[in-house]
Amino acid sequence: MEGVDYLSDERQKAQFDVEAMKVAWAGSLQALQLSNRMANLVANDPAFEKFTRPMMGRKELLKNTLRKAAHGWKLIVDLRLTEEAKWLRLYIDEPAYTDLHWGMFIPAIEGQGTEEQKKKWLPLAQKMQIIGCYAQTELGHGSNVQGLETTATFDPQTDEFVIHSPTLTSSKWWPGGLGKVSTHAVVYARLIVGGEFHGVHGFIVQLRSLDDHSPLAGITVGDIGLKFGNGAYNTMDNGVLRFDHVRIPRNQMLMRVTQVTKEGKIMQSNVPRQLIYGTMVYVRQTIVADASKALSRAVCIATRYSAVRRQFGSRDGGPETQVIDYKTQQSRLFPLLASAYAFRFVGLKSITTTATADGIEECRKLCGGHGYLVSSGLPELFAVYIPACTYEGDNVVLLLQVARFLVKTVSELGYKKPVGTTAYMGRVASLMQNNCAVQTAEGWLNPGAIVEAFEARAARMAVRCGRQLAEFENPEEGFAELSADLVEAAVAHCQLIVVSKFIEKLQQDIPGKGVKQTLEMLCYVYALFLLHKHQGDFLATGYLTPKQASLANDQLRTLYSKVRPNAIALVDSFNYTDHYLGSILGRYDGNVYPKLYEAAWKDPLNDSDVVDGFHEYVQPILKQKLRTAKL
Ligand SMILES: Cc1cc2nc3c(=O)[nH]c(=O)nc-3n(C[C@H](O)[C@H](O)[C@H](O)COP(=O)(O)OP(=O)(O)OC[C@H]3O[C@@H](n4cnc5c(N)ncnc54)[C@H](O)[C@@H]3O)c2cc1C
Repeated sequence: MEGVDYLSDERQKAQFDVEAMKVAWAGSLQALQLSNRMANLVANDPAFEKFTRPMMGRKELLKNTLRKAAHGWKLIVDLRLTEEAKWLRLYIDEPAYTDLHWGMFIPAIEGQGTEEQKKKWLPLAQKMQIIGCYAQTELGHGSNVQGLETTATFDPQTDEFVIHSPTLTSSKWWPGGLGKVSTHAVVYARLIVGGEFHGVHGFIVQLRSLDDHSPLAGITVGDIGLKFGNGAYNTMDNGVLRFDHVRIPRNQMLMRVTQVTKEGKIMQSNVPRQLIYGTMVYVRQTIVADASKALSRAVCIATRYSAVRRQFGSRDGGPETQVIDYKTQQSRLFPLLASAYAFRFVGLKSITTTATADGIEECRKLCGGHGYLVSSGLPELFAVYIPACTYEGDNVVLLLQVARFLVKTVSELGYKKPVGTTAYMGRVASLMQNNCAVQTAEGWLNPGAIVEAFEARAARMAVRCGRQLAEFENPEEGFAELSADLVEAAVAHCQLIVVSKFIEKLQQDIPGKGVKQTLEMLCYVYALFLLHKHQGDFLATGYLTPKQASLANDQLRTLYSKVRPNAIALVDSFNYTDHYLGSILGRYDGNVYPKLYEAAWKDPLNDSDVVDGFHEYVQPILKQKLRTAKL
């Protein structure tokens, strides 16, 4: 029945002010209002319909994406949207070339361009008179940026760079928006001046004609082909690109950090060199925000559906048990709900993206068979999200960088005071000596005890790696040999950061009845779930006794019971429209079964009762006259 809210009983159970939680989740009342306005604008515009996407062929799919992006841009211009434009693009919810144009091409110029370059290129890009992408990765190298092979050779005769792809493996491969749409790219290449290599730098290169969009001379460009899943990331034209001695003016090298003069001299400005990585950092921050968005969407779907779905447990012909009431369901779902909140307030690219990708898949399983239907919204969400573990830094490669920093910090402890995220290492002596003091399950509801447990685990794992490394004559060989343990130490450090930042966030004043208490409860769920999951680390480092680990698990069970009545209200607080969720299982009104039934009949296979191909391929089998009864 339309208009009935099948989840209203669940909504009555909430013990906190949902409207105030929406503000806490959005960050501010203004952010909530702006995002709400954009979400509804998209949801109510039929041009942004997305349910038919997984059934489209590639060409139709890409054309459809181009149409949506054009319609989105028209809205941005007509309604003079400024800050809200990013929300509009988010709620259109379709990976497109515009993500790279706004998310990487423009930030690369802003971060790495000189004032003059910014003055020339940014207005063109911001008015979309040119469309750009970010061309770093090649067929042969991604993580190892210093291994890129594309060359940019300075020619002082003409005051130009010659961009060239010397090998097959130097072909640019993966950049989003490159395949079919971009007119320009920031291309990363080896700078060669006077026959010498001077590092990898970014260059603005025009790829296609601004009149007829054909590739310019010397440029071979196309799409790299279908990717994982139906619809999903196939709305993006990830591309391949080769250069055959393409000439660009000298002033198209991004020169904020390193300059090449007319005479071929290399100059370094005193702008910090890290700037060159500024774009990556910016993008990683966005990716972390995306982790909480993607995980919260999956959790919203799985939580609402778990309240609708009933299996077993009927007594005297009464209703069966809601699957959300099973402890096993709670122990899988509620830590993900808590993680979505944790990642909203803090995050680190490597651990949040991995947890989110795994979490979306877990949500699919939590929805049983129906979770496997595309109309659950989960397969597409999973397919679109999982490459976040790879792009902008493979997670393992990033964790190895963290590990390198950790063992360096450990080796310098005697004479250098650690600061920032490793400040806790300054108390390494006490963290190595003192053990956990918790005596009861309630004793775990103590932020100090939790932070200290995570600090002790991280410090002890880093120190152990440091000691093992010291036994190797060649530190690099040692690092390679111990790299799997080093990654575990890095994960422990990153989890400590997320836990302690979440706790720090709760020191602030958070208005609204019960909002702060509810967030505290989620914070305990997040921390104690991690402690339970990784109890091997906590026990092996000797910080916890098995009894204390078991008390933490007892407390976790109690917390799940406290989360239960608030579960639906907690996912309502994400404030997602049904359009953005894109899931029949996650519908706000819980009206799942009639809508699933209706959707099945919309599948093109059901256009006719007798399927295409029946007469050619099935009927002859049915009508065959075999001589033998048995085969
Ligand atoms: C959907 C998608 C969109 C993308 N968009 C863009 C884009 O717009 N622009 C762009 O330039 N690029 C883009 N990329 C490319 C992306 O940035 C790279 O794929 C990514 O950086 C990983 O590099 P790789 O492919 O070389 O992986 P590899 O480094 O080859 O990884 C393969 C395996 O080797 C392991 N490994 C690598 N190095 C080490 C090491 N030192 N120690 C231990 N293990 C190691 C990794 O953990 C991984 O398991 C995109 C990729 C995808 C999937």
